[in-house]
Amino acid sequence: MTTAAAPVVARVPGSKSITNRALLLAAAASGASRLYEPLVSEDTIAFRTALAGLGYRIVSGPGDAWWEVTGKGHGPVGGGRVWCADAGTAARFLPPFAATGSGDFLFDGSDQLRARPLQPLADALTRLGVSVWTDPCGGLPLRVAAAGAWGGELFVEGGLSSQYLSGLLMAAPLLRSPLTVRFRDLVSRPYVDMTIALMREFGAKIVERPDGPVEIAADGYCATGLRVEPDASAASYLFAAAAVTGRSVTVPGLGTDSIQGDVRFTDVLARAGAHVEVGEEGTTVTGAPDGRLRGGFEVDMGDISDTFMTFAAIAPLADAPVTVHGIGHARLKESDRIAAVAQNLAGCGVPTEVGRDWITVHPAARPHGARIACHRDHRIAMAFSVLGLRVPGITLDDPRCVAKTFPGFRAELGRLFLEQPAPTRV
Ligand SMILES: O=C(O)C1=C[C@@H](OP(=O)(O)O)[C@@H](O)[C@H](O)C1
Ligand SMILES: C=C(OP(=O)(O)O)C(=O)O
Repeated sequence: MTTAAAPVVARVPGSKSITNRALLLAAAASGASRLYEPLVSEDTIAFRTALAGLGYRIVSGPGDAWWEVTGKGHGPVGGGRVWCADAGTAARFLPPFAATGSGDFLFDGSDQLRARPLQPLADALTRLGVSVWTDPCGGLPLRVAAAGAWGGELFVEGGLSSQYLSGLLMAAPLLRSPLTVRFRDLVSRPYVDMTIALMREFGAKIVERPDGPVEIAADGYCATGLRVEPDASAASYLFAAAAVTGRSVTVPGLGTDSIQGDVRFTDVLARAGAHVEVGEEGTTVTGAPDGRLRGGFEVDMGDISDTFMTFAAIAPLADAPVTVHGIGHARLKESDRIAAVAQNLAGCGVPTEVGRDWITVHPAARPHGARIACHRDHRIAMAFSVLGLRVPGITLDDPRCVAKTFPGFRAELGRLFLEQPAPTRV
């Protein structure tokens, strides 16, 4: 194994969460907005295609260097069918947006997305006076009969996902009167902070009360230009790879000003013994010599649960057990992520213990290769590919599922850490 030399510079694609929020906010604003360096992946193409189907004009610059959205200053008109594919953000952000327009909208998505809960969003829309029907299981398909909605006071349940609250907040400036939102048990809080930060970029007037409620004026949005940051969740795999190989990786554009909570994944790597430098221009992670990892601690990753698998997958390489908690909502994503991590670690000969919202990973003297069951979950595929840098014989049953958020993942991991492409062949 090589020791740390000059940092290599990683090419991390744009943030999914910023791209999809910015697409919606740009459609809701009056006039043309440009998004520079958007993420081009299955989730953002799904979101863009859905908005185009709702009547918003979106064009691409050369090589997708930018996307330009011509907003209408109001929600969609005329109804229609909206395909959300696998994208949770589409299923949770677009129905509240449609509710501010007019017409009958039917949202649907893949079987994987149909299995994910939507009831708290449907309940909140109903409380706003919107006519909503969900599948009896509480998910997609979901129908919204929109006729322009009024604001007022709204309570949102936040324990299963923060995306319901983000979707409702982004719709609020298009309501006919101001909205005050209260919420409780909110998971993934940094994503709501990102929502509010981006709404402000598009001119929304928002007051956050110290005791919790958020007040949003019904004053619409202004078009703007926005550079999309590199995706912090995608960067977690390359930072983890640096940690387990003793190398040094820099991600430019992901620095102290980032609006993504998942940048805090590097705090977890620092506790495990990696050296982390966060500056204005970017973040560099340098692994300890020989990729040694320190264990023997517990960490709450409830705010940054998309990165818990990145850490859990490399945790068997640590010198003592680690416990990750606060991650019950990660059972409701592309897969039951706690179960998927435990299953695949067991396949590699690594003992784990799991509870409703936690996992303990024990050190393994000699983890062995295995065929990883990805469950069509991009993050399971990427997390175990990092373990594959240290454990020979790790293969994936579905390497293509990374296209949901990081189509070039395998090439980038291979470029930075291997002479050959990463060990993700079937
Ligand atoms: O708002 C967002 O962009 C996201 C919120 C998080 O979901 P939850 O709020 O369901 O945890 C995260 O897991 C997802 O990848 C993106
Ligand atoms: C949970 C995820 O995606 P989403 O909820 O946006 O489908 C993810 O990207 O890890």
